[in-house]
Amino acid sequence: MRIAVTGLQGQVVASLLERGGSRAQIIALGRPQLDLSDASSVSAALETARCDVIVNAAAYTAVDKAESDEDGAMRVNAAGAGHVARSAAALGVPVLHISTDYVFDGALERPYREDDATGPTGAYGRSKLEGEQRVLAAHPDAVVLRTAWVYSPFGANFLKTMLRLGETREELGVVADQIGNPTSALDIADAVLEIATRIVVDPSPALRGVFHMTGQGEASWADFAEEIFGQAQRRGRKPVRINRIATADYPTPARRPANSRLDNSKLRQAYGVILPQWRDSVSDCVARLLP
Ligand SMILES: NC(=O)C1=CN([C@@H]2O[C@H](COP(=O)(O)OP(=O)(O)OC[C@H]3O[C@@H](n4cnc5c(N)ncnc54)[C@H](OP(=O)(O)O)[C@@H]3O)[C@@H](O)[C@H]2O)C=CC1
Ligand SMILES: Cc1cn([C@H]2C[C@H](O)[C@@H](COP(=O)(O)OP(=O)(O)O[C@H]3O[C@@H](C)C(=O)[C@@H](O)[C@H]3O)O2)c(=O)[nH]c1=O
Ligand SMILES: [Mg+2]
Repeated sequence: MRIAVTGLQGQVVASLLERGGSRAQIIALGRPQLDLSDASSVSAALETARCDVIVNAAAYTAVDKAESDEDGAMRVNAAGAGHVARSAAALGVPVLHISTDYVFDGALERPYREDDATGPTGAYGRSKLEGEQRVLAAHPDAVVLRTAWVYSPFGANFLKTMLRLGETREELGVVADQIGNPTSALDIADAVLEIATRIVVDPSPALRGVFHMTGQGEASWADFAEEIFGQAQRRGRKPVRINRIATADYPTPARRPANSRLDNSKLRQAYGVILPQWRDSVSDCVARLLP
């Protein structure tokens, strides 16, 4: 199976390149050859790739920067996603599009299901929601996978930020009143390979549409940080104390959802896919970064 993926250095594309193995040949397509904000570059690159499935894993992911550059985020996350889906439809190839927990406002008291009302609190979330809608409108053979709090040995992410800050700090303030599901990009890659394998042979409508896909178990950002530093200490790093602070004490340009936990039942029922427990995958990632 040939899988074309948007982006070159992103966490999910790097993970797919690592995990493709013998199951799939991964063709990563990024700038300048494929620029999501340029429709003709998207269609030309995807046509040349001659693939069986397209994964849209590239995005404008700078959540705070998007607040002052909503047009930029929209060009990539909304218009760009639409270009990918239209090209996939024209080529007759299914598309797998990655989206986010930040499409929700976070006011619900339980994990979000796929049909719960969306209501993004920031520009990034608005652009990603618009992207989902454009993908689903452009192509009936589409799977939208909402994931969250992605980390990996690759690129920039919260886990790597914590390890970097921990090199020079004895304590850190981390918000304890935002809860969600830390998710390993390598686990996302394994699941994407499984889902891609299924959709190329099985046209059932039950396998299309929106699905929530995150690491199992929940955490606040402070819990996540404590787990990272606990694992790091077991690998010889000096301890770092986490001060559990409130969102109000960590001001940022973008407002983030207080609850962004995602209920993964639909994915489990349709595909039989379940991601590992988040603490187990954090351990794998820390072990790679601190061998
Ligand atoms: N990171 C997270 O915590 C979460 C991410 N997601 C979603 O998961 C997906 C993957 O995220 P992740 O791997 O973490 O992303 P990263 O931030 O690690 O990487 C983003 C990728 O997008 C590429 N990119 C950005 N703009 C363009 C453009 N105009 N044209 C082509 N490529 C572009 C980058 O290219 P280059 O390599 O050239 O820099 C890079 O490869 C995204 O859809 C994201 O919205 C969902 C929930 C959480
Ligand atoms: C670095 C740091 C962050 N924080 C807080 C800020 C924020 O509320 C939370 C996480 O910070 P980040 O900047 O990593 O989070 P953020 O960039 O908002 O992460 C999001 O990225 C996008 C792409 C998504 O799709 C989301 O699922 C989510 O992963 O931790 C602290 O409290 N202390 C700190 O020292
Ligand atoms: Mg960030």
